[in-house]
This record gives sequence, C-alpha cells and structure tokens, in this order.
Amino acid sequence: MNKPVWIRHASQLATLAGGSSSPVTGARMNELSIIEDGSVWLENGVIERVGTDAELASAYRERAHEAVIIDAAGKLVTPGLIDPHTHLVHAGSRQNEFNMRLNGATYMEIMNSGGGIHATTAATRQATHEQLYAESKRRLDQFLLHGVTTVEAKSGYGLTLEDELKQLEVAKKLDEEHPVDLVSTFMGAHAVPREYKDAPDAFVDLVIEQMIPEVARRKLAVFNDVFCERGVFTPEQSRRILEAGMRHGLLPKIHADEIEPYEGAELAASLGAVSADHLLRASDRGIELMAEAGVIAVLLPGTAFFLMAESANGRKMIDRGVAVALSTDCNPGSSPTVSLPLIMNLGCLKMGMTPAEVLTAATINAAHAIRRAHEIGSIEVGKKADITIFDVPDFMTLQYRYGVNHVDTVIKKGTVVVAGGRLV
Ligand SMILES: O=C(O)CC1=NCN=C1
Ligand SMILES: [Zn+2]
Repeated sequence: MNKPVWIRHASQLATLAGGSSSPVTGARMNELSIIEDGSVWLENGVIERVGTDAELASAYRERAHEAVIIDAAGKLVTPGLIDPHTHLVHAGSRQNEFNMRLNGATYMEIMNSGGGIHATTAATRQATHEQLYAESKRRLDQFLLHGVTTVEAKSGYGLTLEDELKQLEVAKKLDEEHPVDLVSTFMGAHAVPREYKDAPDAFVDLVIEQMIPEVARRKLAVFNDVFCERGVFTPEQSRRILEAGMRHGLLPKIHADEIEPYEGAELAASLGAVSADHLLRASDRGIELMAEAGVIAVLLPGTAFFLMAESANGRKMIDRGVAVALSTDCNPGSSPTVSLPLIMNLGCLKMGMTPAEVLTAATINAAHAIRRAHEIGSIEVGKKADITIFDVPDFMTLQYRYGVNHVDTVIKKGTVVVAGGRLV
C-alpha cells in the first residue's frame, strides 16, 4: 500500500471546490476557491483532507512521519488537468501537410484531395494494435509531463468496424496500463472514407447499423461524436448518427461549426449534447441555444492557431452563460500538441478568457465535459488524488510566463508520477 502524500505550504492551492454539481458558468468561472499556504493529505488514492497548512499540521501531527512530504512553498497546486477532446490513438504524421498549409492550402482542400483524415486513416488501418499502443503511449507520457491526468480519446481513424474497434481496444488497454486515465469516444463518423465517397449515406447506415451497436455491446465507448461540417457530414446525417448513438446509450458530442457556420451548435442544443466542440464559426443563436440547453462548449484554440484561423469567441460564450472547457484537440493534422497549459495561454491571449477562467476550463469544466466531475476536476475530499504542482507562485504567473512547461510534480491517484519535471 502506498504511503500517504502530504503536500504542504502551497503558495496557492487552487481547489476549484464548489463546481462539481453542474458545469461552471458566468462569473463563477472566475472563482478558484484558493487556499493560501494550502495543504492536502492524500491517502489510498483519494483526497482525504484539504485546508491551510496550520489546520493539517495539527490534524496530522501524529502521522506526519508516515507520509511522503512534498514542500509546495512558492508553488501553485491545482487539480490534475483534464483534456476532454483528443484524437490520441492514431498512427503516422501529417507533417507534410504543415508545409502545404504554410503555402496556402486549406484544411478542407487537403482533405478533399485525399490527405487530412484520410491520410491518418490509411496509416491507422495499416498499423498493428502494438504500433498504435506504442505511439499513443508516448503521447500519454507527454500529456503527463504537461500536468494532464485524464484525457478523452476518440476513435475515427479506422472508418471500418474492425479498425474502429482496434483504436478503441488500444485506448482501453492504455487506460488499464498507463497512469493517465482515458475516457473513450466512438467517432466512426469522423469522415466518409474514400471507398464510400460516392455513397456517403451508405456509410452513415454502416455507422448506425453496424458500428454503433457493436461498440455499445462491447462497452468500448462512453460518447459518440460526429464531424458535422460542410463536405463531411450534414446536420441531418449528424442528427441521425447521434440519435442512433443515444438509442444505444452513447452520449452525444459534436465537432460543430469548426471551418464554416453549419448550425452544429443548434443541433447540439436540440439533442442536449454533452458538448459541442470547436465552435469557431458558431452563430449567436447557436450559442444562446447552447446556454439554454446546458451544452458545454469545448474550445480548441490550439487548432485555430495551427490552422491560422480566428479562434472561437470564448469571452462571448462565457458572457452568454455557456460553460466553457478547453482542450488540445491533440491530432496529427490540425493540432499536433499535448500542451494543455499552452492551450490555457491561448485561451487568455486569443479568446479573451481570464487566467482564472482558463484554469476552471482545464479542470472542473473539462471534467463535466466527460461526465467525470463527481470524481475529478477539483481538490475536494473523496475525489481521486490527481494533483498537479506548477513551479510558479500563482495562477496569474502560469499565464503570464507563457510557452514554458511549468509542471514540477504530478500525482495520479495518490502516486507521484512526475517529479522535478521528469517521469518517475
Ligand atoms: O484532422 C484531423 O485529423 C482531426 C480533425 N477532425 C476534425 N477536425 C480536425
Ligand atoms: Zn477533434
């Protein structure tokens, strides 16, 4: 049995307490519930006590000698970061497309010419389970080094039943074996594969009639996602796919209004989706309907940055009452990064969010976006002992001194897995 871990004298212990019952919206996104000179006792994989150092010193006087003591003086202590939108499990690279885009080619031009998602699909179909596992494990290790303790992971580069199952099986094995927890999303509706380009509706039928039932039967995913975009899946096709998922117990998520306005936000609201993601081109009406329906906006400013596009208007969404979460969108084409801290910087610098709001968006609201806020996303008694310690004195400095990985220590379910910025 692991020794207890006692984190002492945090200059700022940002607990995010109080936001677990429902997605955090409006002014509450600025409330981090910070304890100065904070202290946390972790035992048996869960958070046992949270308070000032003086309170815990008196409560644990007799047991201090049993614990691994971590001196967090001068450091910011937060919940383990959570990435609610990744395409983690994939093979290969699309580095060749980077240069094409720097020379003016658009994301959709590349995709329509057989690159983009189709290129990664070809590589992923070819890869063995072991190859997919090894490549994805390296990315998970990097996520950990950037303070992330839970990630959502989508399929969507197989586009056949067999290859979609392969991706989801790899994600399941990583969840079982790697310190980072994974929450899986089926995304067979990521693109119409080349072999169906003249019969897109037949592919939609394949997703609905064969893939969704089998994924649900094997319990390989919690969510069902679709790329609702002009030239990929229409709102009508997307609705059919998401409703089929709901009939099989898969909760709906949607890639919405990423490249062009396409009423994806409106569709998310009408279905009561857990989240609508991207939203760079979401309409005011769509944002209003999302707020009314309680749909979380998962914003991906790294993707906008990498595609050299305008970011989604996070400021407007928060001011209109939408709960906002942040994510890397880790994928080989439009956002090949694992740095959720950089995404938080971009939330401030490109989307008008405050340093407090981006921390809420990368912790408790990200937990809500994967329906895990009952167990992660804040430092509260009884939750998983997932903690990240940054070598900065406060949450403002974390945004001010941008582009640097400030992660010093990461604790996963009460075990130190990163120390001094290195994997243990
Ligand atoms: O391009 C990719 O591989 C990931 C992506 N799906 C929808 N937008 C970006
Ligand atoms: Zn995505």
